[in-house]
Amino acid sequence: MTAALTISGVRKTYGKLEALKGVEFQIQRGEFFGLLGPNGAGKSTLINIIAGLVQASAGNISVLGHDTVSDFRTARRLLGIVPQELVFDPFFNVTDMLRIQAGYYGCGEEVWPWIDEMLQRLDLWEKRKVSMRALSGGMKRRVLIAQALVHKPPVVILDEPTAGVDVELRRTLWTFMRDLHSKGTTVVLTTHYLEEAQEMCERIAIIDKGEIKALETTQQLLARHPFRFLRLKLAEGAVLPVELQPLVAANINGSLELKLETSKNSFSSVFALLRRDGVAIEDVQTRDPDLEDIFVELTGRKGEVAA
Ligand SMILES: Nc1ncnc2c1ncn2[C@@H]1O[C@H](COP(=O)(O)OP(=O)(O)OP(=O)(O)O)[C@@H](O)[C@H]1O
Repeated sequence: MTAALTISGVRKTYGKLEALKGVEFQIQRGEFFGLLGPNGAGKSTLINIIAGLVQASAGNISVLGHDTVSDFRTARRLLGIVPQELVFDPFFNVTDMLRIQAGYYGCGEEVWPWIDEMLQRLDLWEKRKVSMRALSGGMKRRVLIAQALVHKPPVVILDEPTAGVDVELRRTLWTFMRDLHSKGTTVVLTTHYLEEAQEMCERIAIIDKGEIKALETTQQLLARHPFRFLRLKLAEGAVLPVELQPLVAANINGSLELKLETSKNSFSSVFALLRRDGVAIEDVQTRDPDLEDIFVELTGRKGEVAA
């Protein structure tokens, strides 16, 4: 079966800077896929090339088998892209703007019920007759999401859709996206919020400095991390055994977080050392690695954790 997106040897140079260094992967139909990377990794450049807004220096991309350059119109019609920045025409009201947008894709009255459904699902119904310039930033963002989906595209790309948006919109958006995904839509998400990617995405690519550093299922990505974490709150005045001191990765509100290599440091060996030195402990917690740990390991940079 043709992949939803096929990215083959895509390079992009800006002068001497190689923003993308031969990126190559496929996203299968019906996947919920995450594209993660620190600032400047090349995510927006890749999305802009997919959208036909930026020309690749080499390589090609196809959407459900349609090349984004030689078959631009078909490829673009199959895509719904929710951009980062708010771009809209201030003179129309919400409904008119969505109907006009549908017209750009050659859709007419047959999609009006879908527009009404989106207005309701995205909590825009009360605002449907309000002009775009009178909407708050959060409301404009909701319209932008509806605008990208107005032609019912089978492949949806969300470029940092929840950066700076309130918790309520984030929830509304994810419920809506989960529902579209359950009906067969392919969803590609770029985000800085690693918790969000961990929760939503089935497969994740981590991109850094224009290269794909990892591409696996979310479960594989989490499982291959060779560490576990043990958080110890020592009693006042207690001192960690000298052998354990190099394992301290963080001090979180007075608790020491030890990073244990699964193959080397068992929990029982740690507790044997604590017993040996008679270290009094007030509290113990363990934690499996999350996407944040993997991300830091692969890129050496921190992402953000969703509120
Ligand atoms: N028009 C441009 N001219 C020159 N350099 C550019 C241009 N657009 C992007 N770059 C550079 O290309 C690299 C990749 O940028 P890009 O915006 O794709 O990263 P990103 O992963 O989307 O980052 P962010 O998460 O901050 O949006 C960066 O070093 C950036 O400075």
